[in-house]
Amino acid sequence: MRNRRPQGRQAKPQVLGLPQRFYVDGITHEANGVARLDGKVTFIQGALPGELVEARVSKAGSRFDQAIVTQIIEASPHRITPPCPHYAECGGCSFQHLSEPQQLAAKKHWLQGQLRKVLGDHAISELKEQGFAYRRRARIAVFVKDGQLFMGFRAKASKHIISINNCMVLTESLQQVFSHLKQRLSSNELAPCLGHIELLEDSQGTAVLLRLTHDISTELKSSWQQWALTQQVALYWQHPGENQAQVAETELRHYQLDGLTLAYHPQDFIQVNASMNELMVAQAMEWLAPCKQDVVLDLFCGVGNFSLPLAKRAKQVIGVEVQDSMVAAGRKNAQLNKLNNLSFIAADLTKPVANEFTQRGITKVLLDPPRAGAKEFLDTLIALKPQQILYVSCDAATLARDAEYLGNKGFKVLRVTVMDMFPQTSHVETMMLLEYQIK
Ligand SMILES: C[S@@+](CC[C@H](N)C(=O)[O-])C[C@H]1O[C@@H](n2cnc3c(N)ncnc32)[C@H](O)[C@@H]1O
Ligand code: SF4
Repeated sequence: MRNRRPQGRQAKPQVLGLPQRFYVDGITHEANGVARLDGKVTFIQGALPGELVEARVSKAGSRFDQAIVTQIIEASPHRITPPCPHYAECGGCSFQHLSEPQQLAAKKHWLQGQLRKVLGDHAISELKEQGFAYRRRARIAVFVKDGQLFMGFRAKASKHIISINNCMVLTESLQQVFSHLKQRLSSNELAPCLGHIELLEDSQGTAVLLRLTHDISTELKSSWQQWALTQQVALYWQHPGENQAQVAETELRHYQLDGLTLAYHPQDFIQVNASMNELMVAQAMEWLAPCKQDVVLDLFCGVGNFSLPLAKRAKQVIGVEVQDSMVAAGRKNAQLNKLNNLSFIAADLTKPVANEFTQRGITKVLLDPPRAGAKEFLDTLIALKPQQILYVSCDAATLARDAEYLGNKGFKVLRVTVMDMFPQTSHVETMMLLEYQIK
């Protein structure tokens, strides 16, 4: 079917609730179609670029409107039937109605827009893996209402939990664990005592963490231990009032990466897409190219996902992380892998840090901050005068802000990749290499 812009002007969407026709000429990273009218934008949930749709304005604002598709009049050739039966309601995914190559193309296009002030002539490359069965960890809400078990995720644009039977982005082993868990919980007295469950898979196999909202009897607990044994699933309990499950050092989890073994607590941050993580870390090593002369700072380092591979190659590496448990895991990982050129510092990088790095002759910096970015640390970073900075970002807007700031201080963009870390979802993960260039 041919996509064409309708003749004449589109009617101004002033009346909430009445379906109107829109020609869609763009898409946001959150998978909302973009239509423009008299300089005002309407974001249309469920619409794709090139489509002519009928949509109902659900929210009118002074700068933009929001609308929901009621009918697709001319469909995009890239529109596909969403594979997951829960897609229409589940808030976990937002791109399943768009073919996978186009999902990444849409994210890349959006990223280009975000980075336009710093990108110059650089093209954005892509790092891609499989589109489903990639998630090695997930948190699933559990509750019982009128005797019925609900297990699932938040609904789209709502706080309600929708019940699911399977989640296709989970690894295949976790999909099986989910199915067995749901079956057992639906006829078990444990379900009303649970807040949520966490599923995990790593090189040791699968694991389930049960977060209790109420204390339970020893008998009930043992029956679940027995279930876990027969299922060959590791089981962890987080009791009421505990911030984190109590896990003995011998029961820490492990994952393999770059020929290294990384230990972590089952609730520590780890990258959820194992195969993309391998590609990402390999590319980071290639781009930053640490060598035996380099002293590298790994900021927001978690349990050492980048720090350990860096330490294999560099003269010295210092990891910085705010969570004490992850700093401890990082130190353990350095020992476990016999990397005596790797140390960890516990510090909150949003607060002024005692400038303990300046004396160390830092040559390169890798940073992988949370969505908020790293703006509070940038002046300290600039004062360290590294030759290169590798920025891994999960939020393109804060990356653009931080890269512009660094650009004004002489750090120019050399390379950028969009990484398909979370296919089907709205998340955009980016890697950017910057280099200090003396004018
Ligand atoms: C996106 S994760 C990256 C972790 C690690 N680089 C990896 O690849 O597994 C961000 C990390 O930053 C840490 N973090 C968050 N806020 C922080 C802060 N203010 N100061 C230092 N670290 C922080 C988190 O605990 C988390 O481990
Ligand atoms: S998060 Fe899982 S259940 Fe929800 S739409 Fe995506 S694949 Fe389906």
